[in-house]
Amino acid sequence: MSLDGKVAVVTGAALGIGKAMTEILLQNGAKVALLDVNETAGKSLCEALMKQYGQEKTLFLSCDIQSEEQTKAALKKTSEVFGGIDILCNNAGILNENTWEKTVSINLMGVIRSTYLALEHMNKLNGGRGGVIVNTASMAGLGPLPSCPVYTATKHGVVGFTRAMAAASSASGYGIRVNAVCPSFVQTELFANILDKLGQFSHLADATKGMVEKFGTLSVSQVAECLLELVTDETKNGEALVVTPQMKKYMTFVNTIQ
Ligand SMILES: NC(=O)C1=CN([C@@H]2O[C@H](COP(=O)(O)OP(=O)(O)OC[C@H]3O[C@@H](n4cnc5c(N)ncnc54)[C@H](O)[C@@H]3O)[C@@H](O)[C@H]2O)C=CC1
Ligand SMILES: CC/C=C\C[C@H](O)/C=C/C=C\C=C\C=C\C(=O)[C@@H](O)C/C=C\CCC(=O)O
Repeated sequence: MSLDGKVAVVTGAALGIGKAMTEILLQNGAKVALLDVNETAGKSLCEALMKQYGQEKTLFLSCDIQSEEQTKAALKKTSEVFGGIDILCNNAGILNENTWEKTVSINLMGVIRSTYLALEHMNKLNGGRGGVIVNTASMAGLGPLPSCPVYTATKHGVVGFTRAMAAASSASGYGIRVNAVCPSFVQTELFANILDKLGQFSHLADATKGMVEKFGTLSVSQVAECLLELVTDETKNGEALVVTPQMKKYMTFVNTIQ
């Protein structure tokens, strides 16, 4: 699928992985709406991108994906300004075992909310053009990160939601593919400030450091390359693309019912 003229929405676009996803989409010809709670970083990035890619290519919308009202309004605005939505990158996420309800609210409920609201614009059965949704999960969506049980639970939830939504979409004729990217550790703010966010599991910080030493760290652009693959390769639906500094591979799941 060519990205020329396609319209993308990236949540958590102001920093880190979302910023790199926004950049790769723009580089490949898409128009991108940047959604983020961080207005300062979001506006400043958007201004820089407008200078580089043109005023009409990008748009910043202040949006907390925990809010139905804000998310609905941001998607409506995107559709009005750019004329529809073809790509949704559900990327916004936090890691905080202290405020664990908020972690569930953003990482899992936020992904579900944004997906359902975006379907109203993308679903071919509602007059949309179809398209593709890519969820930023994590390797912690495939196996346990012991210092972060709630973060692990949310990312397993995102992988399960991705696979079930992909199957629901193809069985229903929505014309929308749904995939997930599952990176190991990535050099971002989320990763840098981890130690004071483990709460009652802070005694497991050394074990986490050991995992970081084992896996190494990815750059945000390595994750953005995976996004590009999942968006452009029309054979990919219901996939979880695992990426570490050493390898990139599609996860094989055992289907218990079929
Ligand atoms: N950094 C890492 O090691 C890894 C991160 N991930 C996932 O990648 C995604 C992006 O994380 P990073 O770029 O590392 O984090 P980051 O902290 O650098 O950036 C996250 C962005 O999301 C925004 N955000 C947070 N809550 C929001 C909300 N309620 N509504 C809208 N925007 C919100 C933040 O303002 C920020 O701009 C997350 O889902 C994270 O779980 C996955 C694997 C590894
Ligand atoms: C401290 C947390 C910082 C960032 C959070 C983030 O999302 C990073 C997670 C990074 C790694 C998690 C790794 C978990 C690995 C496992 O549980 C293993 O069981 C391997 C899982 C899948 C391997 C796929 C395969 O090679 O077949």
